[in-house]
This record gives sequence, C-alpha cells and structure tokens, in this order.
Amino acid sequence: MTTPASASTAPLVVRTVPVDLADLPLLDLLPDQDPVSWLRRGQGLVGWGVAARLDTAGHTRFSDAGKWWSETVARAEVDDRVGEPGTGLVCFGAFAFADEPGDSVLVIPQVVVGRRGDRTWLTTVSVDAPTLAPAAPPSPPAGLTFSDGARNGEEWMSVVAEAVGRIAAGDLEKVVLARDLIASTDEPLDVRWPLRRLADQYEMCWTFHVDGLFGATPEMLVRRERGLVTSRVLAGTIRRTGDDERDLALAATLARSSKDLEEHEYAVRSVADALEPHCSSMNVPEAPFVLHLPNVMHLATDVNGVVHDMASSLQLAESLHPSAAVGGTPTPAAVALIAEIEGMTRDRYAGPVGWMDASGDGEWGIALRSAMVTAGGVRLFAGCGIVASSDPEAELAESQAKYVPVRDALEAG
Ligand SMILES: C=C(O[C@@H]1C=C(C(=O)O)C=C[C@H]1O)C(=O)O
Repeated sequence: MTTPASASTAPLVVRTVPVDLADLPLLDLLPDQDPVSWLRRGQGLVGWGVAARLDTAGHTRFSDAGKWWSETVARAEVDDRVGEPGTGLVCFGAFAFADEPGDSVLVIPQVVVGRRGDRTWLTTVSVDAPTLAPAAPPSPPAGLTFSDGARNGEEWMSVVAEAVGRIAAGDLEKVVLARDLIASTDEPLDVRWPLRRLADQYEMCWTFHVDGLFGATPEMLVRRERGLVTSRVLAGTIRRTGDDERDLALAATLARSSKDLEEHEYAVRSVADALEPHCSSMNVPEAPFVLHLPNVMHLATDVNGVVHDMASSLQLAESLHPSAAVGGTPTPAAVALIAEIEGMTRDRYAGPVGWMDASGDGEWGIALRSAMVTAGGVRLFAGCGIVASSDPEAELAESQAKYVPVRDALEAG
C-alpha cells in the first residue's frame, strides 16, 4: 500500500548554504509544527515543515520508500553550496518493525539545519529561507500519569518464561521480547520537551524524532558514508547503580558474563552476515567493549566495512533488519515467536529510524529507548534479549531500566 504525497509530483527546488549560528543548539531552532531531529553531541540534523511525504506499509515498505526517494531525487533541482553527507536533499524515515501491522513513513522537511564538525548549513526545499532564531521554548506535559500497556509486569514475566521454555525445547536460540507503558497527558505532548532533555542527558545516543516516534537510541543499525559502512551492535545489558565504583565492577562482570556474551555474539553474527554480501572488506572485533549510558551498560561491538556495491543506506538497513538485537536467532523463528506471544503491536518501535541524502549516504538507528506520540499521550517501549539462561524477574527489571530515558525526559522537573 503506497500513497504518494501530492507535493512529490512537482520537482523540489533545493538549496543548501552555509550559515553561522555560533554555538546555538540546533534543537533550540525547532518550531512545534512538524519537527524532525537526528542529533548526537549537538551534531546532526533538525528540520521542520513537510515538502513531501510517503506513507507505506507491508513487506515492500523499504523498497517502496527507496523507489520514491530515487524518483524524487531524480526530479529535484539542487543547488548545494556545502557538499557534505546530509546536505542537499535529505529525507527522514521511520519504519515499522514488522511487515504487518504497522505504518512506515519518509518525510522531506521544508527546512533542514545541519551541523558537522565546525560547519553548519541550511537547506530549504521549495520554500524561502527562514530567519534562523531560537523558537519559543516547549512546555512540559501537564497531568503526566503512567499505566500498564498490553501486559502488566507479572503477565510479561510469564511470557518471558514461555520463551525460555521454547528455547530450552530447541525451537530457537534467542528472542527479544518487548513491552509497552502508557503515559497519559492532559494536553497533546510537545515532543520538543523530551527531545531537549534526551539530547542533554544521553550524549552517547542519537536523539531522534520522526512523525511522532521519538527517543534516544544507543544502537546504530547502519551508517553509510562515502563508501564506508558502520554498525554499532548492542546486546547484553546490566543496570547501573548510581555508584561509579560499583558500576565499574559490574561492567567487568558484564564483560565476562557468558549469558550476555552469548546473546551479544548472536547479534554481532546477524549484522556481520547481513553486511558481508555488500562489503569488499570488513572488520568485526573479536571481543565487545562496554558502553556506559546513564541508566544501563551494554556490551557493544562496532562492525565496519567497505561497501563494494551501490546499496543505499536504506537498502543496507533493510538487509540488516531485524538484527538479533531486536528480533532473535534464527530470525524467522524469533519473529514468529514475537508475533505469537508478545501480545502487543510494536509499530515503529525497534524498526529503522534515521535519514538519507541524495547519494544514499545516511544513518539508520534502531528505534530503542523510544516512544510513539498518541492522541492521549505517549506509548513507551522496552525489550530484552531472552536466551536459555534468562531469568524473568531480571528481565523485567532490565525492561524498567530501559524505560528510564523517555520516562525521565517526560517529567516536568
Ligand atoms: C530491545 C532493546 O534493547 C536491545 C536489547 C538489549 C539486551 O537485551 O541486552 C540491549 C540493547 C538493545 O540491542 C530495547 O531497548 O528495547
């Protein structure tokens, strides 16, 4: 199912120019109408307005989006005075986790402001250049309350126990099971509120918002830049205690934990196998490092490669999705078990979210530590990799720790 946006039929007129914004945080520019963002440590892209948009769904969602993007790029009239990855025409996308159900989207904003190193630029798409100045700041959500999503903690633990049973029976090796948490607010959420807080507090993560899906993900499904490809694979988690010395000891435990190393190895393998056909050379480190985030620590591996074919970042994302970090091993059995026992729809949670430019370069993260804006509030998501030795109670605690970034970012204080 594809509904081409009417605006996409006229050629887009695109202009990128350098701008000087000193140290102004890019998020401060965002108005409340149709904001998009992809930022890490103050660098990246923000945008607003809709110049063109594609809505799609089903198993052809990635190829529909790729075709629409190529056609739109081919017709665009582009004057790019900067020439960096992310300048000229760019789209932002958020893709459903599963073939069914779920909707996917690509959006081309009317205005994009990007920053890379000490260069900042403005791209306009079929609109006059706006004056770049801080927008009126967002207000915190009023009347914030949280309630269980599809399953309460007890119910979810029994789903985890069921999965452990299936793994013990030899049906599969690993499955990632997720749950949701509902946040209700008196007024529709101004997503810029949590975005600013996530960007401040989760510097190691990519703070994103595309069409209601927002969060701060630590996991890079794929970045393609000038022929080089990178994926940051995470799997294996331990909660932080708040006491730095204890956390260092826990990090050492994590790096030696056979349960976590096993879970991690599945995830790295799935990424390396999917990238291999596209790469002439690859570097897959033998042992993971420990990534420290404010709420949790993860086993992490950066897989790098040189791409030898013309695969765009979105095509690479399609071939990597779902990696064993969010699906499981083997993938078909894991995805079938998720659909059978998870008991909720993931929508765009754990799907690829990111951006791409006209050359196909781009960054697609996995939409984790994320939430979806709904009519009455927000739906938060968290998932955990389950293997033979998983303990339901520990997994429940891990899922709660994974809610923390978005949960805290919604608070007023
Ligand atoms: C599924 C999530 O996280 C994934 C699962 C992990 C794990 O089980 O250890 C770690 C990082 C992510 O790859 C999530 O945050 O929702």
